[in-house]
Amino acid sequence: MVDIRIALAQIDTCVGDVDTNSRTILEWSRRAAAEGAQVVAFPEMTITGYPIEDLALRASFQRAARAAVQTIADQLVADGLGDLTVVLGTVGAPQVTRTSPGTRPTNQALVLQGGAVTASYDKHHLPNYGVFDEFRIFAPGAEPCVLEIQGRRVGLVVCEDIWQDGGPVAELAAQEVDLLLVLNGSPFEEGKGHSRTDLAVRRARELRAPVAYVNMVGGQDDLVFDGGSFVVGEDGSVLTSAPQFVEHLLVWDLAADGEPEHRGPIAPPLDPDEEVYQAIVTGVRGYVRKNGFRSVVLGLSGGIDSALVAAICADAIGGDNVYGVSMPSTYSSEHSKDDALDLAKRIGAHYRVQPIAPMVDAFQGELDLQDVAAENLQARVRGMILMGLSNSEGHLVLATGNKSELAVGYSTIYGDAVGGFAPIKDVDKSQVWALSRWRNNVALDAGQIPPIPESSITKPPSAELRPGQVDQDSLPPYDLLDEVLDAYIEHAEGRAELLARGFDEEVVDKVVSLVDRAEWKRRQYPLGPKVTALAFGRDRRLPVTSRWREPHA
Ligand SMILES: Nc1ncnc2c1ncn2[C@@H]1O[C@H](COP(=O)(O)OP(=O)(O)OC[C@H]2O[C@@H]([n+]3cccc(C(=O)O)c3)[C@H](O)[C@@H]2O)[C@@H](O)[C@H]1O
Ligand SMILES: Nc1ncnc2c1ncn2[C@@H]1O[C@H](COP(=O)(O)OP(=O)(O)OP(=O)(O)O)[C@@H](O)[C@H]1O
Ligand SMILES: NC(=O)CC[C@H](N)C(=O)O
Repeated sequence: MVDIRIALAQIDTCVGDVDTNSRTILEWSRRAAAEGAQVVAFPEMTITGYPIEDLALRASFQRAARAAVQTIADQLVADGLGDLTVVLGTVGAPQVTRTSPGTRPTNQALVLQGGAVTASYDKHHLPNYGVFDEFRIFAPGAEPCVLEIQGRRVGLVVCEDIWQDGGPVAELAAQEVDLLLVLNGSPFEEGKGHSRTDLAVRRARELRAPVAYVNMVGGQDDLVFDGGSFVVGEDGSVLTSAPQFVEHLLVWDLAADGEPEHRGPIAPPLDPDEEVYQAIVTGVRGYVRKNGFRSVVLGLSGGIDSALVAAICADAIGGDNVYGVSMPSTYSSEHSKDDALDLAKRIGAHYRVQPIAPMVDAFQGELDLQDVAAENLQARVRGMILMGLSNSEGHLVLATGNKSELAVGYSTIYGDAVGGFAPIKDVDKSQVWALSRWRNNVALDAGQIPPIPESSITKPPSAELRPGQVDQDSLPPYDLLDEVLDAYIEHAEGRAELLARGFDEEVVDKVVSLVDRAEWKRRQYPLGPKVTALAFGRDRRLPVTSRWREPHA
């Protein structure tokens, strides 16, 4: 028996773009063959993109995916790749079962060999927690799948199947496989790479065989897929791994029976700040490109949030595609305007100044708004300007709110909350500073000019909606606020537990009340990349109309 060369194709697909995804599969199959691979494996739902949500239920979509399978199989043979085993993911046929009246298809892995489908596997475990809703759209599979490739037995499963004990992996353990191949659509969250490898190690030990894990890469709405494909050996060590956030072909040889396992290159792990930063860059790039935009526009206030968003965008799509607008009011400080211009120069962004006072005055001449209403008017005039520029020049408008602000509703709805995408909505204010410092340090280490002006990092945060206003007039200091938010939101602790931790009662009551009252505002906030274990949106679903309040003991 000889080695079998396996290529894990960590590619970026686009939901619904069956034709382009099919071409990408063919292109990477050719690459794999050129590397001498006998098997190439693609991520979960490669033909359709992932996650497809209710597109799965459309008969026309199911037909298009089915037709693509045969087109790919035929083209592989036409290209002289009939001997290559291609393993990919797609949407399977609708199932008529007791719980499924025939509209729910399966989440399927297919094996193409010699111009035909020679095996198929339907995902057993359908994740239905966090961001996932797969029970709604898929019917579960029931049969395990073992491929015979050059006399070796390769078990095939899909993503969630390895996250659950029992099921197909347990069945395969009784069937003596030589390798487990796992096709994945595993969204990024900070530190998740370790959970994936730990899990794969457990499965490798159960099966007494290596596990090859191929994950997708790229942005899809609020999800970021980081790739990071890998192979772990029977002994639990990582044998080879791919870098995160880039397309990559990871080539590895399954050793002949009884021979020691082969090792390949290991991608160096990313620093935790770098991992989150790159995830957001990937999310922004994916959203911009896949939705047909070439450029973005945002208000540059001289503050840290808009500066970090602009720096991320310059890294994602190039500074020349970033349009910054300074929109000073009568309350804007000189340093805000200077810092905004400085930032734009550092990242090579387009920059213009559009004072808002004449427009605010025109409104006030008619309405004479007072207090918060007058403050919010300024943010709304800015929102109107950005949407106007988007309509006339075609840029995607970015909202710059961070997770701490979203949590407590500290933004003006239809004002600074306008936009199509919100890059840092899952990054709390403490991490906004950390990511900014990390990005500047990377530039300094490389002998480059740091993108973010130092004063934007060090100045006290201010909305500048009235003279001398700072965020801390209305909110606890951000380090304290972020701790309380983490306990109340991420860890779902109640009022009593927050007080038991030693937080001040007044702070707890204020924060809890602000968070509870802002659900409606969060529901209307633009999409943005999930980078934490619990992002607002699909991870945390609460009623908007709710009279539940944390009990006072
Ligand atoms: N449950 C509910 N369902 C639907 N709508 C609801 C609602 N509750 C209130 N509303 C509506 O919301 C309105 C109040 O919300 P909104 O107009 O946003 O205004 P509001 O939340 O009262 O004020 C905005 C706050 O954000 C601060 N801010 C603004 C801009 C930027 C920044 C920053 O630092 O980044 C901070 C500002 O200083 C102020 O404290 C109400 O007038 C009502 O129309
Ligand atoms: N003078 C301004 N010129 C341009 N845009 C502004 C201006 N003021 C506010 N904005 C926009 O509104 C967003 C909310 O800004 P604001 O200054 O009120 O709060 P912030 O949370 O401190 O944000 P930042 O740190 O970016 O200043 C900003 O990020 C920016 O996009
Ligand atoms: N696509 C899936 O089945 C993903 C679910 C899995 N728990 C993950 O996040 O990796």
